[in-house]
Amino acid sequence: MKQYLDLCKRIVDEGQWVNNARTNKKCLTVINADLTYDVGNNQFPLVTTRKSFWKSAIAEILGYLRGYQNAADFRALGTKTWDANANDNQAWLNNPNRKGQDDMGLIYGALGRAFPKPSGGHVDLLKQIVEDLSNGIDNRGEILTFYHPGAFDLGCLRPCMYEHHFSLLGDTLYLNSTQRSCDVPLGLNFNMVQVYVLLALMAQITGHKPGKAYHKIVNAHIYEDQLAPMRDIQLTREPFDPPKLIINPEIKSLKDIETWVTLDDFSVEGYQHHDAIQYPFAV
Ligand SMILES: Nc1nc(=O)c2c([nH]1)NC[C@@H]1CN(c3ccc(C(=O)N[C@@H](CCC(=O)O)C(=O)O)cc3)CN21
Ligand SMILES: O=c1ccn([C@H]2C[C@H](O)[C@@H](COP(=O)(O)O)O2)c(=O)[nH]1
Repeated sequence: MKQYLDLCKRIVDEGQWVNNARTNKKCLTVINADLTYDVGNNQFPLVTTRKSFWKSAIAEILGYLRGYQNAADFRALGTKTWDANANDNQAWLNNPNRKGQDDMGLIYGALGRAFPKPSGGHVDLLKQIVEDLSNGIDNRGEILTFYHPGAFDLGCLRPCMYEHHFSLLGDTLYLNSTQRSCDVPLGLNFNMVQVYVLLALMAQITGHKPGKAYHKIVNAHIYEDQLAPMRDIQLTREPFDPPKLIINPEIKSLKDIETWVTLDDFSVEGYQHHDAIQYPFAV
């Protein structure tokens, strides 16, 4: 939580204004931030200086792992967070590759679970990584990437957290996640939870202990209409002690994640938080 608040403060104190053409909004921006989550010791990085809708964040990462590419599938899992990008962005609505209501196109897991090969066909990157790690193999390239410049015009948004690199040291699993662009008041609130849950789940289904997750952010920003609530409300609040995340131990395989896991398989213990803040969302 302290790392999150430090980054928010740094943006407010040292950020530079940058015009963003896609959203037509200005963003107060810093370059580079490195956050670390101690998954092995259950230091769940949930924001306490406002109410965090952590279930929504977990629904997003489950949808990515399943390769979903439709906002209706994300809603069925328990989050409406992709509705606006799928249905309200004019550039995407005008894109001839959009297949209709709720289509998000070729993004995140839709790419990572079926990454096109130059020679034809696809690779399921996640399945390969799970197989390797389950067999104790780290080939120094256990990389789940969602980044394909040739597919940018086929999806509603380029992936923000675009790469997750897993590493084994003995029986401990580590994760390095990279994010190119970060909406700190809204997106990061979710992304911290997602990096944490991704390592915890992957360790659980491949039979390893979770170690640390390292989260690299390149462009970290606060949109102009989010600045006042961040500076004048959220940053004036004292954080509470972090809660604990509990994951159903019956989740044992990638197939389990693909077939029966729901948000009921996750719970948070001891979550004390300040009141919700509704931050504006830039589509
Ligand atoms: N501008 C922008 N920021 C983002 O963080 C973002 C995007 N776009 N587009 C793609 C996804 C969608 N994400 C979202 C979208 C909405 C919320 C949101 O409205 N959160 C509210 C309520 C969530 C709920 O009730 O489930 C919040 O208070 O956190 C969060 C992340 C993260 N990503
Ligand atoms: O997981 C996510 C997904 C998206 N974001 C934010 C970061 C930016 O504010 C927008 C994406 O806009 P681009 O113009 O494509 O950079 O969404 C996030 O923080 N986390």
